[in-house]
Amino acid sequence: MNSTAAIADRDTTALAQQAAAPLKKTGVLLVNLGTPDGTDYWPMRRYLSEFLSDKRVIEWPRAVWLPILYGIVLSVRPQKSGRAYAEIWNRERNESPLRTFTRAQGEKLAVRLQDLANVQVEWGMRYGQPSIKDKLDALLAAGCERVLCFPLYPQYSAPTTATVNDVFFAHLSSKRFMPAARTVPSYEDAPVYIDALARSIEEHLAGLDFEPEHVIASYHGIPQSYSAKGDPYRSQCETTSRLLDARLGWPQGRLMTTFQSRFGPEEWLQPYTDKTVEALARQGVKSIAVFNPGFVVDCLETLEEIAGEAGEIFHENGGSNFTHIPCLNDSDNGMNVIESLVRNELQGWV
Ligand SMILES: C=CC1=C(C)c2cc3[nH]c(cc4nc(cc5[nH]c(cc1n2)c(C)c5CCC(=O)O)C(CCC(=O)O)=C4C)c(C)c3C=C
Ligand SMILES: [Fe+2]
Ligand SMILES: [Fe+2]
Repeated sequence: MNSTAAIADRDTTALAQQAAAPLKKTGVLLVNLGTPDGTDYWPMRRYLSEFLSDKRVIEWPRAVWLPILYGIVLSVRPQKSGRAYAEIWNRERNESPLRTFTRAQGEKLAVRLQDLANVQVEWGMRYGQPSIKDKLDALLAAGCERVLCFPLYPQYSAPTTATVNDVFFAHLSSKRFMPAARTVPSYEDAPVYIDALARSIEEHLAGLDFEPEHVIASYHGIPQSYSAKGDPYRSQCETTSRLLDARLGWPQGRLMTTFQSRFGPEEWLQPYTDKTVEALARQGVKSIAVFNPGFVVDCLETLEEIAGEAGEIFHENGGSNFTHIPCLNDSDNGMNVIESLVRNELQGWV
């Protein structure tokens, strides 16, 4: 046998062996931010205490922050946030919309991946239940030797993406038989995501009996100091808005970018959503739409803060028509994004 034929023969044998080997089981874990178990004081306090004691979320020195958190914030914030959650609570399931939508995404993804042998899908939360730890243990108990973790944030930031990955890898590091692990990166510029956003905006606007003069892309903010330290979040939000603007092909300035959900005394990314909505109404703008490209599902920050509060601000300051465009949630459009990104990251494993 000459050398070329020998190499071809060896390759064919390797491929045949690979095909004959049993396919390793692969787990996919979708992870969103988290949510309280109820709207009363104690469930709210438990959730906020876990969330706000995360060093990735509040970067202040512990000696300064923890006395403020336990002395002031956790004595007043649970009641205030509990009232806000009560306005949007899913009473049928007794849970927050964020959990309802994340569950639906997990269930629908499992159905969409049925053609892939030996893949199991789970969903979990960074704070509260179901925890990353429990869902990872479920995947390992089911025999997964490979796990893909998907932090459900289109734009990377340390207080969201990095803290999910921290907990994912920390739990893996406690295992003797550690599976192979991958994470889904940010996808602020993925064509499937930009296209899904554009379609959902176009469909929503087509169903209105008014034409918004401005459409605001409102992202969750982060403190400016986090950006200054190198967090790429702001520039990733700007990339999403720029690509979306190009895809929509609207006149310059119709699509605006703002940042919402300030917390604490620091300066956060600007322009602020509430101040922008107020200023537009005062300038005589009568009709606007707001959507939340950085949120994979509707939650407190989109339903209460935007659909509720921002709408009130607009009307109180002279605006007439306000509409909130829902997040992609578990719509076909939204599931196309999740499925496409997961299939891409599973290459070579399934
Ligand atoms: C310093 C505090 C916070 C940072 C930084 C922060 C970043 C950040 N958050 C999200 C997404 C969500 N945040 C949600 C709620 C929420 N966020 C903060 C504070 C910070 N977020 C608080 C205190 C709360 C709780 C609600 C309240 O008490 O007002 C949620 C909603 C959860 C739900 O159950 O509905 C989401 C989602 C992103 C994307 C982000 C940085 C980019
Ligand atoms: Fe937040
Ligand atoms: Fe908020």
